[in-house]
Amino acid sequence: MGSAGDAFKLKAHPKLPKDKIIALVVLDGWGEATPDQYNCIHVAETPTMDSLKQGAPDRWRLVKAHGKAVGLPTDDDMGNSEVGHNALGAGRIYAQGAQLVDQALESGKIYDGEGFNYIKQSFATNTLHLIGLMSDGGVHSRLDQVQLLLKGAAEHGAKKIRVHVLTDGRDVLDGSSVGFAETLENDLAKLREKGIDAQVASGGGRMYVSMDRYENDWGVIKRGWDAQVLGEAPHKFKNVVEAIKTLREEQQPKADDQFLPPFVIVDEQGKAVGPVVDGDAVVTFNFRADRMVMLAKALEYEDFDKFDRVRFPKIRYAGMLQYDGELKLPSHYLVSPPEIERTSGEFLVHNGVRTFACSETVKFGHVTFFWNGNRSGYFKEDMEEYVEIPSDSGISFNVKPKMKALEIGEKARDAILSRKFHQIRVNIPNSDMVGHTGDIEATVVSCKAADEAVKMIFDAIEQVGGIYVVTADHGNAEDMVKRNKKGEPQLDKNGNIQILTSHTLQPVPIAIGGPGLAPGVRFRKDLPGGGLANVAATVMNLHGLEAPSDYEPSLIEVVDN
Ligand SMILES: O=C(O)[C@H](O)COP(=O)(O)O
Ligand SMILES: [Mn+2]
Ligand SMILES: [Mn+2]
Repeated sequence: MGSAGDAFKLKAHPKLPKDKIIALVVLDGWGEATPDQYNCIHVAETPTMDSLKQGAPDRWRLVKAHGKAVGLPTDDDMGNSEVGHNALGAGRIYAQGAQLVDQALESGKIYDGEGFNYIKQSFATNTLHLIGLMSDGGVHSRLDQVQLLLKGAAEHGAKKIRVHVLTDGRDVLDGSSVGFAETLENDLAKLREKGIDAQVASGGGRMYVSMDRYENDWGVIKRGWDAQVLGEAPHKFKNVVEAIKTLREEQQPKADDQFLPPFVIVDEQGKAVGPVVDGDAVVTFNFRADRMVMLAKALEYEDFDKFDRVRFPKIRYAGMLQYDGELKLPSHYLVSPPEIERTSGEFLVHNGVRTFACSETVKFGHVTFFWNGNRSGYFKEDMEEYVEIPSDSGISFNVKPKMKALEIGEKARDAILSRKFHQIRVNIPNSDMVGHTGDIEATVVSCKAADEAVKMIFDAIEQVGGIYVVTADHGNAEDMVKRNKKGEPQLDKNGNIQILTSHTLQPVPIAIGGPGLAPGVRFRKDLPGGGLANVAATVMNLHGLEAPSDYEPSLIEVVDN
């Protein structure tokens, strides 16, 4: 009888040795683009990352990090951390949440599923609440899916619907939330014409209300809870468009879409139109997991001590997807998530590869939870150590653009020098987190800090005779301006350039090196279309192992010198 681990045994690589110490560095939001003044990576002093380019084509190349290469519906979809780290860790391309929800809506299967049937039981007597990110960013949610869901829910018996919106400005241009709110209002008006009592009930900016992640700041979830569930917020308006316009103009200090304060919509008597009460149904319509897990816990867990909920209504709650496969959270969901199994992390621990993973809070789950296929916890506790460095909370990261890069570098260095681990995996968040603020100067500083952290890790790898693999999960800081079809910066109606706070469609670099890298190792020339999903097999090879046959092929070959 074999043990459970036997199913994970991998063959030894015919040419590459085991037991090398490998640093696997993911620079978050670090793409490759035209070197101009809006390319913060180009503008910043980044000698370490720059020097790697000289290794091209054998030890430096580009890989795809967006669209179909990472399981998104189309090649117009920019990459993001969830799909990027899923692909990096799983070594295969899965149809991701965005696509699965599209399919379920198009076929109508979403309305036959367990999740919808569960919430439907509330429709005859109670309200259906939809909570989520209102944009067409396609990273956490998409407004066209919400529009279909509204229509479908009405057709399937929902009589009273309340939408709780979170404004974006991070995956889409700042200021675009007004247009999305108008679109939504139009749809709700059409439902009202059909006799359905449908309205927006509350709102707030995603980074200030409801969409925190990895437990960095429960205050964010509480602000959302107060507005959405209790119907209480510092700002009250008659409708959502007026709310967003007014708050954008009048809020001091100035608030953009990402940081709008919470508001509720009130009736003529000043009463909130849509608090959540016993018997109601609630759907969180984001398909992406990380920024919904905390809210899902607040909505679902009877035992909960993260903040005072004041009231804990008995509701029927479903996520658009199940957000955490290990916690089975939430227990009801409208669409089944991608079944990401047999990830590289699980294989490696069953093949003697001791693993260390580290980032700061805001990206900690990227190199653990996302890396392991949206699964929290360890595969084998005695083989793994995950270290989280607390992030600053309650600030926008342009204020502290170095973030915890050097602390991450130090932790990785110590783990490398301890020689206790074979794989030291880190995510360095700076170029992404500061890129999202749209502050070009701060983003330049952030890229420099990330480069310094990489240097610390390389120095340690040098000392232990190890190998490094450096890559990124998608682009961001390499292009900070919205461009027209010719690639020129696009101007708004006042003649100002339109700052791009979002990710990009750019490819990302991957570089290999270090004293432990066998001399004959080089990137293959026959995989020009390679993407992030090819990295897992590559890393397995460098650990001296053959990758499973269903993994996307390794990017490297070993030639006799
Ligand atoms: O959640 C976010 O911060 C953005 O929507 C996407 O950024 P990420 O994919 O890099 O986390
Ligand atoms: Mn990312
Ligand atoms: Mn990002």
